[in-house]
Amino acid sequence: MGTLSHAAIAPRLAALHHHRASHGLSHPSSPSLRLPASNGVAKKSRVVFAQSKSHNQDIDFSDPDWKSKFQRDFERRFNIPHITDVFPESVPIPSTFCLRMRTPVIEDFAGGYPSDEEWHGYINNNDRVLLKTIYYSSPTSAGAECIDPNCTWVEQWVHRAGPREKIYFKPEEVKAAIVTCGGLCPGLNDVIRQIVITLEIYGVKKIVGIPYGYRGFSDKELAEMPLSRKVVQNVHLSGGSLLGVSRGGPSVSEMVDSLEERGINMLFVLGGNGTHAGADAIHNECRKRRLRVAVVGVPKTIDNDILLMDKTFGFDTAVEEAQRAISSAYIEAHSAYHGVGIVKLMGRSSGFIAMHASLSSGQIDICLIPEVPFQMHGPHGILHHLKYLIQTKGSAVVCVAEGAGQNLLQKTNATDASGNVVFGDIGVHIQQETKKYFKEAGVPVDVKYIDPTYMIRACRANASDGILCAVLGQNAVHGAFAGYSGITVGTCNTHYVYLPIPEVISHPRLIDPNSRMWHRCLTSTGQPDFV
Ligand SMILES: Nc1ncnc2c1ncn2[C@@H]1O[C@H](COP(=O)(O)OP(=O)(O)O)[C@@H](O)[C@H]1O
Ligand SMILES: O=P(O)(O)OC[C@H]1O[C@](O)(COP(=O)(O)O)[C@@H](O)[C@@H]1O
Ligand SMILES: [Mg+2]
Repeated sequence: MGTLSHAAIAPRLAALHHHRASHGLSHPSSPSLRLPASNGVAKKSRVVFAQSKSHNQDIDFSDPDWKSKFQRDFERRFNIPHITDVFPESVPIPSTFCLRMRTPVIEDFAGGYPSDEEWHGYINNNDRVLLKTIYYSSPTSAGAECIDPNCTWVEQWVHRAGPREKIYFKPEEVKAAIVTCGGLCPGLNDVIRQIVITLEIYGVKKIVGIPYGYRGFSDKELAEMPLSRKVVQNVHLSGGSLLGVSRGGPSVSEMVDSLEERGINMLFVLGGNGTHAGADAIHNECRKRRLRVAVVGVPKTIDNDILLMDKTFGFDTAVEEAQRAISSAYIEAHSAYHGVGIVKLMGRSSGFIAMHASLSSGQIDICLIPEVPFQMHGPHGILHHLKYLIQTKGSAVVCVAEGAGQNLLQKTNATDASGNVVFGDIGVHIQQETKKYFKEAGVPVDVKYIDPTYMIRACRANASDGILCAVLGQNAVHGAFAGYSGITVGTCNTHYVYLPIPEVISHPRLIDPNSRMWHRCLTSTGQPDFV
């Protein structure tokens, strides 16, 4: 297990393109997979720089200038759109965000803005964060992400997030709106809370929540929810979203009509891949209509499948909460005569929750993720290995990501309101096949299946996610006031950054089966190759 064959990549790419098609994402790109070095690394690299294969394919590495050309192209791609791109005449004002605050005066801005003292807590617009920090000396290093066949070191800088000295919106002219879309994720309320608190510190008075995701823009029955520090003070103490969530919804132009009607000029969009595609479309439509609106995303995906980021909020909590399900499955399996426990965890395209939860628990014998194909039957199949585990250990526990092994199931041909493909239940399939197999083999087994999906998703954020949400929420507001739009916030190598939306949603982030983390998971479970 380590290198990746073409045969192994093909079904994953197919699944990925299927996923992409269902989201209507326009630019098919490669997942974070790496082809083996032996696979012809001669002229143009077949070794794939994790997130940018499509960009590397056009590079002529015999050109002595390729590196600086790549870096120029990278800088262009990661440039973050700014209000002045469309409104060059915009004049910034000194920031009203001040950490050395005074007790607010009763009359709004009576004595001018509160922050005219010298304060050095600001970020400089030219500050940058290094996106990749490992120097791989060879493309054969585990998890190597190379641009060229020699794995040349190329610095890739992205924009640092944080408050700027100059801002492009006067707080008293701002009407800010927050919307939460897609499925639930621990931490949504934490992010909403921090956005509201930070907006108020800038001096914004008009803050509203759009109810039930994008649907709230068009459904006349749904009134916008006024938000203030008082309203959001304790919302992070419970899971879910104060504003509600939904899938599907109105067209982009309807949403921008609604923004215009409501006078919203700052929009904070909390959601995953689909939501961000919507946010970027809203940003572009606003530009087309010459509306002075800042659209800023905060990536929300429990699956942790957004490109370029260390992790997304809610993921840690999900991994932690999954321990309860895994532990129950283990206890059931361990206490039964020939017990088999199966736990299905979330992960539509990528198995991050399953991999991390398995590694963390130390109780999993078989971890199955969408990125790594497997067979149920045959001498290398799951069932054969389960028999071996029952014979040698007396029990076994399987952790499977919901998107794993979909090729083994009949297609549902159904999609949800957002166009996401509805998957068959791989957990039920493994349960049924296990029962059948052992019955035919004349070996008694006691199979228990646990699907904790919604219990995990509905949790409140744990402490580490609480911090992540706070930083992301605050940075989203700093980004909007700094005049950026069409951006999202994230964490890269523990630093906080602004990224242009298209770069993070070109495809879902996947586990590289040649990464050290997957290898560590395999070391921990001790599972063999199932192909
Ligand atoms: N390609 C797209 N362009 C515009 N809006 C989209 C796109 N894909 C999804 N959406 C909208 O984004 C919202 C959330 O999408 P969904 O896929 O359900 O969740 P997530 O954002 O978590 O991926 C839905 O309201 C959906 O209509
Ligand atoms: O039942 P629902 O609400 O459609 O949600 C199921 C999906 O939600 C997720 O947890 C996360 O999906 P989103 O990021 O699109 O919200 C997936 O893992 C899962 O497929
Ligand atoms: Mg999605």
